[in-house]
Amino acid sequence: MTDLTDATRDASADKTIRACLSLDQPRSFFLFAGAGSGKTRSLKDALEGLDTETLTTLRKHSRKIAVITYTNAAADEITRRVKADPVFQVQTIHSFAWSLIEGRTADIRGWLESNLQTEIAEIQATHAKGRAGTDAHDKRVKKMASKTKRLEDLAAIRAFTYAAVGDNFGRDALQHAEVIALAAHFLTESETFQNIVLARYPFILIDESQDTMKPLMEALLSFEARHRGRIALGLLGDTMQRIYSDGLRDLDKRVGDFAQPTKQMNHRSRKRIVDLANAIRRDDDGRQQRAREDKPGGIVRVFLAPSEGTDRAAFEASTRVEMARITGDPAWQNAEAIKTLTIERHMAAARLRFSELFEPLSKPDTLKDGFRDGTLPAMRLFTHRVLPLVTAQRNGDAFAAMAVLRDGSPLIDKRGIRAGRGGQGTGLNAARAGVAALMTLFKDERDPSCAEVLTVVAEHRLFPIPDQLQPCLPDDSPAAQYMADILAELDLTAPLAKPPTETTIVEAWTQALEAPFSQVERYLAYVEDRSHFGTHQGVKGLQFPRVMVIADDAHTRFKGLASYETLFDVKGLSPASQKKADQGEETTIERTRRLLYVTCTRAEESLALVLYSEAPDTVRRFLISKGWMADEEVVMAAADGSQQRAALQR
Ligand SMILES: Nc1ncnc2c1ncn2[C@@H]1O[C@H](COP(=O)(O)OP(=O)(O)OP(=O)(O)O)[C@@H](O)[C@H]1O
Repeated sequence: MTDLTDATRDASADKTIRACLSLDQPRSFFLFAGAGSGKTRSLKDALEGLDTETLTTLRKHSRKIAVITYTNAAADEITRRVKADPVFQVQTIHSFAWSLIEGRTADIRGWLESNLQTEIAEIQATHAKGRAGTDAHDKRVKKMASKTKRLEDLAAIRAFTYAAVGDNFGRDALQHAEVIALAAHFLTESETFQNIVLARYPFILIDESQDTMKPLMEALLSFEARHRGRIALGLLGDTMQRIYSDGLRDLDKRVGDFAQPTKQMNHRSRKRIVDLANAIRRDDDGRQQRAREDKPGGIVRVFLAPSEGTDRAAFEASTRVEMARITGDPAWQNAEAIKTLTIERHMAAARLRFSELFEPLSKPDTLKDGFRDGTLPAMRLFTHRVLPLVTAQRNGDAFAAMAVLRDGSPLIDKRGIRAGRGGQGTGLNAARAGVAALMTLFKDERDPSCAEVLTVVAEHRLFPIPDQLQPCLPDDSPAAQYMADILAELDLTAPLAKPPTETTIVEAWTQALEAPFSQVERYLAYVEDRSHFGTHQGVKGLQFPRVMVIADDAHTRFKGLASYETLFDVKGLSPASQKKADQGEETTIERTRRLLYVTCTRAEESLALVLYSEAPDTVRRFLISKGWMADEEVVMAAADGSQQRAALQR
């Protein structure tokens, strides 16, 4: 028998996967293993390791390997690993679903028609029973009207549109959930569709499959069962890391006929962190991992503070100092070198100081997705036009400033340049004057409001003003009028043809525009993932040397998401949740435990859990009695800032 080392202990899993990916005898597999066990690495290795013969055969028959990742960043990383070879179709589940259904206009129309009819009938039934004069009543009326309008418009749609990232506006647009439901529907109901998918993909591999939307996962499983032996469905993931309720809860029980390779190692984290992960998991499925011998040690600390009266910023700063002392790693003193995880974005926004921008724009349904992922067109005026221009000016980089203007300003429009010297000169002079006026706002370290910036941009026609922001300019302002004329002349937009912007959106923007412009930069860093903050949900698959997890129920708005107080025994389950638990349904305890598992297992070297609680002593007792923490690993702080340092040094 060969000696097993940490590096080779789980090698048989990769061997099994390799055997499954055979064109002659494809076999489905299910690789479920803990955090940091190298699932994503196995996926990449499996793709890279495919033999030339297989790849040549695939190319010859225009077949592809579908690789589905959870995020665009993960898709980019895998695409890089396979050197962008087009035989690998690497994308997120939404893009994949859309690639399956795109162009099937008649079928989509048919599905939408019957779906809308059902939805309208359901709302009508509720409506008939409901009371008039309530909010819910008015909402139902609005919903029925908009669904009926959509139904009427269906016949005129020539092609449906969809963008996997951001919001989908307009009559022809499909929503994210619809694209998933449509793909699931065709995959289950249409034999022709199934045959097309079979012909196109011999292997469909899904990373983080515990969070793949239920309807599509159900459809893929039944599709696989029906065509077993003709396709390999490869699922990689970890039920303990399911963080959305969308995922199929009992996925591990649905794959009895799949090959099921296993892994024991955690290659990511030091031993102390692996031990904590094992302890957290003990009350769930009990699966345990082994740390690498070359990764001993590691540091974990819990910092407990009362939720009421604690100055979060001061407390978190003091925990960083303390972590630097305990770990001997000075980088803990530098907030930028730590990944700080909060459960909701608004907590990160508050800590990164862009709440004035964040709060209003993250509320309206039609804005929030685009705002949160950085694709909202009106926001991009600030992030992708004004900000780079201001930055270039501040750096004295005339070349960069010109590039921004050339890219987006109607003053330096290509047409203007083509118009000859006169036109170009005039445009350039106007642009210079506009930039000068803009920079005056920032004189003497001033931090103007976004509204001030917008006014100058509009007045000087520096950039087109997106539709959503038009109502925020005073109606009678010459700037608004001039802008409209210019844009119409340039045919850049047709403002009158567009429906008026909803009042909620105008209100949100009016409020957000009061934010200081400096918040735009911090917002951008956050949405582009360049900040040192992340959400519990957003860091799946990632890893960082130092992690700080913040648990703060008192500041968590969506109470259904998680409750650390319930997990740590400070609060009991509500009677309704208890009833659900008795019926075998998932409770907030399991949900929170899984989130905690995901966040803690992102840490490679050291981990600080910052917990705000109504009853810190109870939390402490819980952590110690469960064996999650040793006595000396729990640091209690007093609410009074003056005592904090003393408490921390105890
Ligand atoms: N066999 C191995 N030998 C050495 N390092 C490995 C091995 N497998 C994985 N790693 C490393 O361990 C880390 C975690 O791997 P990976 O991200 O693939 O794990 P994962 O199971 O997908 O994690 P998670 O479920 O937590 O997202 C990475 O840094 C990876 O390079």
